[in-house]
Amino acid sequence: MVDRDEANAPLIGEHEPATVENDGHRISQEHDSTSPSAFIWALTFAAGISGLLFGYDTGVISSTLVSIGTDLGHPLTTLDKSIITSCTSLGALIASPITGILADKFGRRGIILAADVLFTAGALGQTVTVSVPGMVVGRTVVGFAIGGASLVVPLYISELSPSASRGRLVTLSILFITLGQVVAYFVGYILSMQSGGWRWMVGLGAAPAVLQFGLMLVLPESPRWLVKADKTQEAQKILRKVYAARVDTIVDKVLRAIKTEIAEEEATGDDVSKAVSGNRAQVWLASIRNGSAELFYVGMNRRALTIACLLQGLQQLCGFNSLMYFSATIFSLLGFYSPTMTSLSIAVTNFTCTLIALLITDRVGRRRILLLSVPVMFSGLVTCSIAYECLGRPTLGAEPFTKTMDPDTRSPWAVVILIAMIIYVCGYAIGIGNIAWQQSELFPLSVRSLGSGLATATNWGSNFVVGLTFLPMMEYLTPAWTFAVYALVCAIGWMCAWRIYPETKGLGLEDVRGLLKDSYGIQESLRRAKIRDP
Ligand SMILES: O[C@H]1[C@H](O)[C@@H](O)[C@H](O)[C@@H](O)[C@H]1O
Repeated sequence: MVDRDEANAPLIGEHEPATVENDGHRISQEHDSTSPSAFIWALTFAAGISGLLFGYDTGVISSTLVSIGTDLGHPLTTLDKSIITSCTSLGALIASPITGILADKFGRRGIILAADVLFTAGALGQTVTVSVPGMVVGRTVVGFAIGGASLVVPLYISELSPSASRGRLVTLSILFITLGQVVAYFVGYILSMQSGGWRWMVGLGAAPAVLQFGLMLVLPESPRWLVKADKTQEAQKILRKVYAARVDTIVDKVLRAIKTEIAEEEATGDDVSKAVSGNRAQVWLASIRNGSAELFYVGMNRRALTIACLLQGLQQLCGFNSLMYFSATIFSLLGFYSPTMTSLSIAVTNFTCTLIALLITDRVGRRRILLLSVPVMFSGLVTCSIAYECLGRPTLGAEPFTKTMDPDTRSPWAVVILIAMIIYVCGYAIGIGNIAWQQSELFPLSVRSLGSGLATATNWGSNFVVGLTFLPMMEYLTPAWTFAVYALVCAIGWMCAWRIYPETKGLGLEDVRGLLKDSYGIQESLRRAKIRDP
């Protein structure tokens, strides 16, 4: 237990922190400007390998599907292709909320290690399979790994990062995803020319997983999780490495802030181990029940969950991954000579703009970037929709969408569509593509992994829906209306984000909870952002 005087003392800050009134609640204003140490960079890179695997395994499927041929016993039917593609998202959807619970029990690092084992097993399983069901099992196992890693890696990084660079470091892990997708497109392009090359494509995913497993064995657990598990001394040692520069001032204050948060949670009566008698399993189950109740019935947690799910839903329902999975198909229908090379431009734009996001997220602020970038996506999608309409219904509407255009008579509107898609991808990658993954900063420690787990499940659920509905929408609703629907999603998402997403840039993890205590805290967050960056 932390004593009350200590709990009320000023918290983290290089300087004495300013405190601001928010409807009667004193909120500590953590403005920790420590830049990341070499240790935290190394750790982010090691953890980021999961992102590389996430990107590689989701990106490689498009080339794999076109190169399998009859190697799985018969030519793949459309149903085979849909199941092979979507079982990964389904696996991730199932794994993410479960991982949210397990990450509290076994720690963040344990989950990353377990995901590596699954990444390796899934990759090897796909490499040796000779049947469609075998492929589906392999891809589902990879899906479990992706679901677990996509939840726990941003959580792990954000719990270890100094607050001033937290956004940048989480974005770095997203950069790894987009890099994985670029690598997958390249590898796919090269290996699809070899017979049986697809086995190498899917098998290669095992190598980074083995490397990361080795690295994670020597890297530490999240200090916030350690404090909660009563391992304060270990947490202190890790924080010393994270804040290499000013050990005494900052480490003690960070530790105090974490303890304060845990103490406040205990004071509000959520310490179930005291309330429930019985064996460890019963206590654990009770703590999950209690955690869920706390997530849904405590106002600030419910608000955090609403924001996180909104951002994750918007990230996927805006249709971005339909380009990731099917851009080669789209560009071949539009009559481009080299559809795979053309679709590489989508992956490279995504990567490059995520790199820009890395440089600006902590400086400009998540809310501001999001509100500026969604209109860019909207304009790209509307242009795409209009261009498809101008391309002429006889080609894509009245006739089935599956009719390929002749490259020699390709319409100039096809180029307009490509440019509009690139504009859309720029807006996506700078904003919602990575901002949604900053989700864990919204939740207090007691519900952080559970809340992040549900938000991540929203991501994968929406991803699954988009993957499954894109081609039928293109065919039955027409391409123009399909892109118009995604534009509508962006417009609705923008309005919701404007109303409920506060600016969290530079705030300590323990401070965001104060912001959401009685409302979505938009005005308060903007006021505090102004104080930090006048
Ligand atoms: O943040 C990532 C990234 O933007 C990827 O490119 C995309 O495929 C994923 O779905 C998303 O979660």
